[in-house]
Amino acid sequence: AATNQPAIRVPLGKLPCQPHSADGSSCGSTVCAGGLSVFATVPPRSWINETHGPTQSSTRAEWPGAVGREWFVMSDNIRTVLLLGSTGSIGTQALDVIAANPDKFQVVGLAAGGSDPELLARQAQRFTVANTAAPRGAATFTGPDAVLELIDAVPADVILNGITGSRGLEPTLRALSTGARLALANKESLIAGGSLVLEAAKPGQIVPVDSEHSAIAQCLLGGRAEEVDRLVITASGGPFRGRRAADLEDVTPAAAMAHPTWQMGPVITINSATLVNKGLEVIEAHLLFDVPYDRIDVVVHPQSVIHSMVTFTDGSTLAQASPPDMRLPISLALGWPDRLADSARPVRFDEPAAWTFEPLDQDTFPAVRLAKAVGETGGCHPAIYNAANEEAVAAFVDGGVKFTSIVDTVERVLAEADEWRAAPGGVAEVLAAEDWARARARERLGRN
Ligand SMILES: NC(=O)C1=CN([C@@H]2O[C@H](COP(=O)(O)OP(=O)(O)OC[C@H]3O[C@@H](n4cnc5c(N)ncnc54)[C@H](OP(=O)(O)O)[C@@H]3O)[C@@H](O)[C@H]2O)C=CC1
Ligand SMILES: CC(=O)[C@@H](O)[C@H](O)COP(=O)(O)O
Ligand SMILES: [Mn+2]
Repeated sequence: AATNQPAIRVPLGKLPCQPHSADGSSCGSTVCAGGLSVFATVPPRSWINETHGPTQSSTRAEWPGAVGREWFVMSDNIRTVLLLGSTGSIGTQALDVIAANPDKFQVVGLAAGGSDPELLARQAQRFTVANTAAPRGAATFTGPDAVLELIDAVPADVILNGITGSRGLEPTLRALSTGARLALANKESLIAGGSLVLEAAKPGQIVPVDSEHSAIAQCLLGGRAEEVDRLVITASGGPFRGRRAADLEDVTPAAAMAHPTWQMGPVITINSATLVNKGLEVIEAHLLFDVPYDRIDVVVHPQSVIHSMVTFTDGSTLAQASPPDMRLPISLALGWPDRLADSARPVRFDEPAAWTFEPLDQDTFPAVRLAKAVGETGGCHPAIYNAANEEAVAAFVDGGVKFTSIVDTVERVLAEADEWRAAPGGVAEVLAAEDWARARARERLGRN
């Protein structure tokens, strides 16, 4: 009978029967969770009420946690999803996608930072998720390693990393080590980890969620790798498009948060205003698609409908277009390589519309030029670019630091970072470079 206990969900065929009786024998079932085996009919799901074990009688006693709980058996064509950053902009939109596709996805774990434990609990209840993680606040796994413990404890087909900031690096590496597909929104982990992340990933294991990289991945299906001439990354230009450097001295955090086309979390929104987001995306594109920096362009496209393009060697350019809505790249990353019907509203061609393109004003917004130089240098410089920026953004949002100081600070910290040019030998080295960059940035920002 149903109780107020969360349901237990078993991906059919994903849990091999383990020896679980006193004599070490196993029940031989196709689906077994340590002594409680389940027979199910598919497709696609059925509530089950039959349990058995080696003795056909004592199973419930062997695993008291199962008593009185509903069992939900999933067919093989349902993907299990571990969602990191579930309470944020990407996380909540991913849950929208999953809610609209209950026959395709099952959430098996949720992780958040702990600033809204009620929301995390509501999400767990709504999606009947038994395992949650948060560094602080109520969750199944808590403390500084909560997210890593969740990844270790709960197997999943897809892990979506929607955590913000380079604190997502260790979860990215741990997710890759499980063999799950990594749907990567947390671009900072790829930029900070660089070669470490690429070496940890099997071919095709990382599927981009970032709209531009999702667009590029889609366009790349139109030709062979050796036929790619240039990647063209579009930028909205942010809320200060068209302004000169002198006009940016006194802009407020509220003005920087007013993104013209996307509703996103605070850090990426400020990064869009400084164009640091585009700088990070150039490095992300280089790492994901192995195209040299001198063949990656940025063009300002204020409507955010063309999400990026690929120009091929024959002179053909393929573009991916859709109204700005992250549910499209999220659904593609979760379902990759399949498209999920009705993920988002398509572009309508019976309405008047203009798609425009203009060059980036690199003097007013030097963040992309700086990112390309940082990417060419490699080593820990991309991690330093990102970490110094995270500190400067926090200082700007807190008040007392000018908008223009954000990229100035990143540039100055990098100018002192010669000792960090070598490729990192391991995560500890990346974290040390980040600590160094954060300390130098805080000093420069008067935050020590
Ligand atoms: N939003 C968007 O449209 C896009 C976002 N991205 C990228 O996706 C990532 C997420 O962005 P966005 O959703 O906007 O950010 P948000 O700030 O909206 O959400 C961040 C999420 O991460 C969680 N989080 C923070 N710290 C931790 C931690 N230590 N452990 C576990 N979870 C944590 C937050 O929980 P809590 O609030 O409790 O701290 C929250 O759930 C970023 O890397 C961003 O660059 C990329 C493209 C588009
Ligand atoms: C939705 C998404 O992918 C963001 O990274 C977005 O691209 C930000 O907009 P900007 O083009 O202004 O940076
Ligand atoms: Mn993007």
